[in-house]
Amino acid sequence: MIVFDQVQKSYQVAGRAIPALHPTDMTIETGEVFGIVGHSGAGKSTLVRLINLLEPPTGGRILIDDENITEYSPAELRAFRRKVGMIFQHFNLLSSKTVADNIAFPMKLAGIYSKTDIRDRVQELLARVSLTDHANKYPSQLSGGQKQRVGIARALACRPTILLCDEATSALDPQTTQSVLKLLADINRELGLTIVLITHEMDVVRRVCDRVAVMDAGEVVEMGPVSEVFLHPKHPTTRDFVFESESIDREEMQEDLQKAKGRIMRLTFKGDATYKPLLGSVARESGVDFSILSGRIDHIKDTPYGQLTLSLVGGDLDVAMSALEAADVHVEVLR
Ligand SMILES: Nc1ncnc2c1ncn2[C@@H]1O[C@H](COP(=O)(O)OP(=O)(O)OP(=O)(O)O)[C@@H](O)[C@H]1O
Repeated sequence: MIVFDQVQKSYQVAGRAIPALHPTDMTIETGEVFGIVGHSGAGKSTLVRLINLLEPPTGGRILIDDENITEYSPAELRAFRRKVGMIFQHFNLLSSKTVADNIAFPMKLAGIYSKTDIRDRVQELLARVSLTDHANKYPSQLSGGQKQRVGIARALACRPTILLCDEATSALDPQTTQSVLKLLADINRELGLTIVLITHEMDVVRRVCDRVAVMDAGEVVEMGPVSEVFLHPKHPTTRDFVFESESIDREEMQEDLQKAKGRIMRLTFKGDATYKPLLGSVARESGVDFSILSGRIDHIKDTPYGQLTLSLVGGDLDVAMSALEAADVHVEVLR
């Protein structure tokens, strides 16, 4: 478990302290995929670099599995860093080394593994990231997705318990992004590794994360399970991210809603409720007529969800709302 207790970070710029992370409390559970989403400059990289003390905090305590890592001696810190792998947006591979040597590099650097250990581990990792046939190639001979797979294998070399991903898919096309995210999800499930993933795309969070923190100007402004934050965003920054990921133009949506008659409601279906044929029976029971203004069905990690915006006219609205809520549908009155 990673615990931030009033952790803060300022950078010294020309003799002045510029705050990048305001005092923050946060807990990341062991084995979860935790997303950190925010615009450029929000403080995401700072926050994640505090977890492996690439940046020392200017205040507060960072506890990992109940140990205060800010009090570690240099030797303890070196051992700790082997337990934290990291992957980067631009892969950061060594261009003069082969794929196999890139993966072996952190193990050689640690100086505690035998040659046989390193060779066996590299073979195992090459298979894990489906690059066995590319072991002797150089990074320049690989696609972006393959380079990131090397980055992932290298990050796993010393069997870390935490994997930090700094915009790991931002340089990749959508299809490659999907395959890299699937690989990360498999690794999380099979190895029980804690993954902390920075991104500026809510869609990445929706696909793989269990919980998410939304950052804005050095502060965590919203935090919770992805289904909660994604389906019921509260802070304006979170709403912006969700609308952006769903390609919704807010002004256009407002115009559309103004043209609609009656009450306007947004229904959110989750899990089994997503596939129930509810609307017809609710309309019959309550006498309410409805028209669909917008709708989508998708997944949050492995859970299906649906969202429908409806205009409702006539009948008994209270009966309709009670019937929907009884069927586990979240009802939000927009007008
Ligand atoms: N080494 C540094 N020295 C001085 N200021 C820094 C340093 N690193 C980051 N900052 C500042 O701290 C703030 C947060 O930066 P950070 O890189 O953590 O944000 P971010 O959300 O990761 O942004 P991006 O997505 O662009 O990487 C920014 O205002 C940035 O200019």
